[in-house]
Amino acid sequence: TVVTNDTNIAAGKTYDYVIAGAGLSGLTVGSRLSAKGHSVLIIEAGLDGSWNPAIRYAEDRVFPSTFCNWRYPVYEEDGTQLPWTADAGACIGGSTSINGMVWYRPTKAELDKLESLGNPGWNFDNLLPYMEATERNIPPTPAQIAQGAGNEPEFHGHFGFINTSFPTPMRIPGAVDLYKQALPMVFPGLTPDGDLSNRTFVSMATTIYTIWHDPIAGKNRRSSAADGLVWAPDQQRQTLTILADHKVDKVIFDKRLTAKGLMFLPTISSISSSRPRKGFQVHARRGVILSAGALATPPILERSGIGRADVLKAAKIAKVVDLTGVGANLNDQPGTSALASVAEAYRNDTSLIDADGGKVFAPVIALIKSNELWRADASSNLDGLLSPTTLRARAQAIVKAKAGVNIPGAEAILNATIDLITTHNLPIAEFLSDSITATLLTAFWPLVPLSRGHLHINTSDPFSHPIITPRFLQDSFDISVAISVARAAHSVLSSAPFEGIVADPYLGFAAGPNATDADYLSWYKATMIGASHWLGSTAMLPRRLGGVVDSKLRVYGTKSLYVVDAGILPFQVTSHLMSVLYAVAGRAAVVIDQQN
Ligand SMILES: Cc1cc2nc3c(=O)[nH]c(=O)nc-3n(C[C@H](O)[C@H](O)[C@H](O)COP(=O)(O)OP(=O)(O)OC[C@H]3O[C@@H](n4cnc5c(N)ncnc54)[C@H](O)[C@@H]3O)c2cc1C
Repeated sequence: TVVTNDTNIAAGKTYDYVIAGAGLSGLTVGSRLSAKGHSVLIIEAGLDGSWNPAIRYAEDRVFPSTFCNWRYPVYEEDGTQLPWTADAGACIGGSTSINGMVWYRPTKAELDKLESLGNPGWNFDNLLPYMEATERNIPPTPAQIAQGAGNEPEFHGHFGFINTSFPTPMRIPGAVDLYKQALPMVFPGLTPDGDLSNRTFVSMATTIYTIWHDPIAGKNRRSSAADGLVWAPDQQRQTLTILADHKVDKVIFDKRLTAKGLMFLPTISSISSSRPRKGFQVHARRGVILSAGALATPPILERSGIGRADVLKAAKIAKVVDLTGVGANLNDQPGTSALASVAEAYRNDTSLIDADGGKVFAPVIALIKSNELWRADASSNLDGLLSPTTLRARAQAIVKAKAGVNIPGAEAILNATIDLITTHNLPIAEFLSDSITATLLTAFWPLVPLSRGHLHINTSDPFSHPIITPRFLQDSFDISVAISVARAAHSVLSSAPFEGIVADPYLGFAAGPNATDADYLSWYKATMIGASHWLGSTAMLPRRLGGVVDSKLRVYGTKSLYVVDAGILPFQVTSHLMSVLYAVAGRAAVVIDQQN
């Protein structure tokens, strides 16, 4: 595999496939297509970050990352900038170079839902072999098992390119024990301890990460897409070139709207003088694949003239395909965290408190179902989801805000999640338990939000950030989940197992134990940030429902142009994203190859 920053290696050349973005999806697709003998060029806007300890070692992670992070500004609908940024990886490996490394599998029901939305072939059984082929699970040692590591080998792959394991040493095992006692007290019925990839029986577990222990460094190495697919000696390819530090501007089409290549420019970091004006071209024989991520692929499409007509017009871009789904249906989970100060006597107890906390994040994860969150009130809360009238109202609100294309499309997408919650009892909240200096910290979020946002360019300048409007907590269901899970977080930190250990379970929460729902909501809105599981903005759906790509990953209205990244998932999944996305990209390579 050739990795270079040299423009001349690609300018004016022709490859079988050219790919925008060397993140999780671009590297997976590129590696697989080149393994088939195709010549592949991947253009990556960021640099090689593998030298940086903050990328290389889980212990040295910085959160939010100051390196290899686009830190896109995010906005309210009225244009006011929000106080947080949308994080997304900006180096080879993409977001897997800066992410939280949490690994577990999705449920069968949610992947099957992809197919029932009108995407033949995209179901759990077809994706499972790719999930297995991704992972090389390193089983826990007896010492790790004694400290709470659950491992069921049948729910893991063992010969793949991404290492998954428990950290060495295990983090805060004392706090993990307490959380595992306390969580089922607050969420009765929460399935105890085990391996979270066994989603039929387990919904609370010690977390497995995409890491492996490097005995020479004495640290846990991040197993990013770059580590697994670019630098690994057994994954080298004769026909794969990665051009780093160059930004893809737009797609080149011929008169019949067949994608013929990409226009790209050196990024600002690679040139000493002013911003480059001159773009370069690279040509593709078989296809062009956009894998810049849910926040960067829509801007490439829009700069190429594919998108909503009014957006293109405002950005002074000639329309090529009127495709209203581009940049709509944006989804992420709104997260925040509750803090509890730890009593003086326990502040130096390293089995409870990790002064470096938050780097190998969340040693316990619990996925909370509606009956566990709301107990006796669960069915009345869910009833509101089942009425066709409220479904229509939800869809209308999304379409009115231009976060959805049309009512049938918005209804179909919402219904997918609603059915997963009501019929399949999928979890609706995630609870991540951790500690930082002198403090127990639990982060949480509505796991499958119904609210939708959008992102669009407002200029043709490829170096300008898009306008990202997350529209978190717009739907009443998301608000109910957010308030309930925030309240429950304080209940966990106030529960019997923490008595005497916690000094103040309401640290930094002024409204305290008598907080009203309104107090919780305003606190949630003031403190929330995206969980960084952005998806949906180039949804794989039938075109009449607002889809951007079809089930063969072809961009509607064009030929030989594909999208493969988080943007194609129309609704949020309950397993963070990596396990799903590696599988989707693995299968995408086969689907694309079969067409050419
Ligand atoms: C902070 C953070 C924490 C996360 N934690 C977890 C977790 O614990 N577990 C989990 O499963 N998932 C997690 N995720 C999510 C997961 O990492 C992402 O969903 C996944 O990496 C997305 O893959 P992708 O291929 O869509 O995009 P990415 O992996 O982000 O790759 C996109 C690539 O395209 C490049 N690019 C962008 N624009 C251009 C352009 N114009 N030209 C050329 N290149 C371009 C980017 O620099 C990037 O390298 C997290 C993400 C973040 C950001």
